[in-house]
Amino acid sequence: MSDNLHVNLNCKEPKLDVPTTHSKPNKRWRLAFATIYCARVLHSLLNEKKNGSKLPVAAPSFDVFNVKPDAFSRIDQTTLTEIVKEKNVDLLLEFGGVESVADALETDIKNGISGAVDDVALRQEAFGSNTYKRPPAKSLFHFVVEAFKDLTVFILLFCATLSLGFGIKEHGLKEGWYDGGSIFVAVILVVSVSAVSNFRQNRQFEKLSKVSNNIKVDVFRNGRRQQISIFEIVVGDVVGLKIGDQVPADGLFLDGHSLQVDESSMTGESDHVEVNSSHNPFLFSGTKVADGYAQMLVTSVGMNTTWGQMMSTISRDTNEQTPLQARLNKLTSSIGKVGMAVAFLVLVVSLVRYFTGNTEDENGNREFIGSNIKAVDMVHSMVTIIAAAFTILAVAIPKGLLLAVTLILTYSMKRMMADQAMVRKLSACETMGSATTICTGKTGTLTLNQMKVTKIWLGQEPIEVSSSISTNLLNLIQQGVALNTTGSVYKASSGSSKFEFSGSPTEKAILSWAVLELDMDMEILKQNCTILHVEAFNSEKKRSGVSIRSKADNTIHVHWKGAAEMILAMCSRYYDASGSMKDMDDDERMIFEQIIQGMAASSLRCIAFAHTQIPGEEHEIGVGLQNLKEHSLTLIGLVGIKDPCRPGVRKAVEDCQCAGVNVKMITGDNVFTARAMATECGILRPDQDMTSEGRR
Ligand SMILES: Nc1ncnc2c1ncn2[C@@H]1O[C@H](COP(=O)(O)OP(=O)(O)OP(=O)(O)O)[C@@H](O)[C@H]1O
Ligand SMILES: [Ca+2]
Repeated sequence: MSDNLHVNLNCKEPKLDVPTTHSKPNKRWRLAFATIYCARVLHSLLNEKKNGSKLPVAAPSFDVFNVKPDAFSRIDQTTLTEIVKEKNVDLLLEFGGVESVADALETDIKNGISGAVDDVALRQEAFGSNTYKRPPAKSLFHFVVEAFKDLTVFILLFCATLSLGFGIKEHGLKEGWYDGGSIFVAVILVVSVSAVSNFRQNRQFEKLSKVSNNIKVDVFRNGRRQQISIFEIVVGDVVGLKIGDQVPADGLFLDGHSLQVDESSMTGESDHVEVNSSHNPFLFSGTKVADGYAQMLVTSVGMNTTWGQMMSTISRDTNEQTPLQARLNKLTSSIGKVGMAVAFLVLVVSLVRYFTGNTEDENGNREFIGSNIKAVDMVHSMVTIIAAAFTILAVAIPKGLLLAVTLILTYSMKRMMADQAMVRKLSACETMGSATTICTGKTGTLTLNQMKVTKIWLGQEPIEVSSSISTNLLNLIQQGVALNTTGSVYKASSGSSKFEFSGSPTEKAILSWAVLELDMDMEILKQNCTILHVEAFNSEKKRSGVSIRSKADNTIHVHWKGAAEMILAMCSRYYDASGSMKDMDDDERMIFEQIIQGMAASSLRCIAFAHTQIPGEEHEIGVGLQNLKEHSLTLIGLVGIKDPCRPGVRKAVEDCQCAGVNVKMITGDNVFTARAMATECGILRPDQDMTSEGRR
């Protein structure tokens, strides 16, 4: 606390920088200020009395206080960490539960933190920011040392030294340095090129991992659901989690349904852990949401999380070799070994020839003449022989080959980066080069990911104007859309009628259709019902369901929404266009199937809504609480969602096919939608049949 208090003794100006609001901490500051001020006045009085002067009259001297309100005084990081990291339920209860923690962090459970700049800054100051300390980046010097640590470089250096020495000895300084010097130059060239290219590759990698780690996270700030960078998350934030998301920080479960978390990255356990408010409300950064959805309250960020501590100790080595480099290295060392053998053989043969007197000097005289030979001549001959052997060795090692490959790969990586293709590893370029098949997702990759409801069928009639929908159907659709969703709608309170939709593309499309065309008010619908049980969407079941209790008449309803063929199979009745319920016989089921196929064939994603009301007595025995009724439902209607093909996809697919690369599309969508889309993108020719393993 004392850090926040700056007493300026010299300032005579009557100025008080104490906040004037009367919140609890501020009151305390005012009290502290008054006490200190009184003490100082008394003290000065005492002093002046001692000095024999009169009592001071008017204009007392004020001191400047730069007092910050003491935020988050009710909880500190240690307590938060203790609760979450240790999974300490008792401590949490002692504190008063998740709500009390949120309260102490000045977070509104529904609307999140205010998100104002100073609020965020205050939180960052108090609890840190969500960034991890990384091991320091390696310097160029490190890579130079690494490059020198190569056996071939050592041998070359050795050869160069010997060659230089012998050369100078034999031919004098002026001409004798050529051989050795050129090997030195080659070594320096090799070392500097590989050090610089490794260094740059490493730096590139650091930069890229910064980009790819910067994932977007859904948070609620000031009641608005928005996407912010994971690094901007602060303690107190309310984060929205859905299936497939990575938990961005440590925290507590606030609200949600059937949340299952994959903690294998932390614990190694492959089983999914259920997270709920009663038994296990703890969420850890780095884990993944395997099922369900939830809102979490962030309690620790960055280095205060377990994940942060783990990350700071791991350094990734980027110097691994590509498969080609590894094979070339092997080849180089084999060649080197052969070179060494040959050099050794040459050395032995030359020595034998020399000592047996079979060699002659430039003048045709025998070089070795027994014990009469001059020592200088003999050393000279030895030097020539050894130098020849080392020259063979130096020449035999194909250092340039590796260098050339590294250079080519680095160059191709740079070119791919220029095309906005992220290359984390050199080996990826090589692997990409040998790819024969590309498997691509549909939504967002081949399509624009701008889904829009373009077709509506109620009963067996297409609906053109949504105003013609009968009231009871309209109510059911609105209920089904608003309550059975993981997306959300935000309307800016300040007059402008612009809505913001968030959630998965499919959810966004349905929500914006319901809000903009059916005048749905999500808030009111949510207030009128209590959600009893939720079955979250997953790609396997292709549907999501919810059971609700209407507050008006206490009736229980189950709503389902999902892939049309899945939902149709669960229905035994349907509402016709006028809103009256009818039984669905086999013929009518066929008609519905044809409607779905027809929509799919025009590359629409087909979503169906179904509903049933649970009679009171059934609900008494627990139907709709643990699992939702999933048969004998009534079909409400079908919507077709259009997601246009990305421009340029056809050309890209064509280019791939010309290069001999097979393109396959992977999607969870209806077979007919998939077929229509694939044909539109040029993956499938109109006359071509889909392979059976292509179906799911
Ligand atoms: N939020 C949702 N609620 C209900 N049903 C959905 C939802 N999202 C998708 N579906 C249905 O489930 C099916 C599978 O969706 P999913 O998102 O798993 O497909 P995918 O494998 O990701 O394929 P794609 O790449 O085309 O999106 C969709 O065809 C759609 O009919
Ligand atoms: Ca999808």
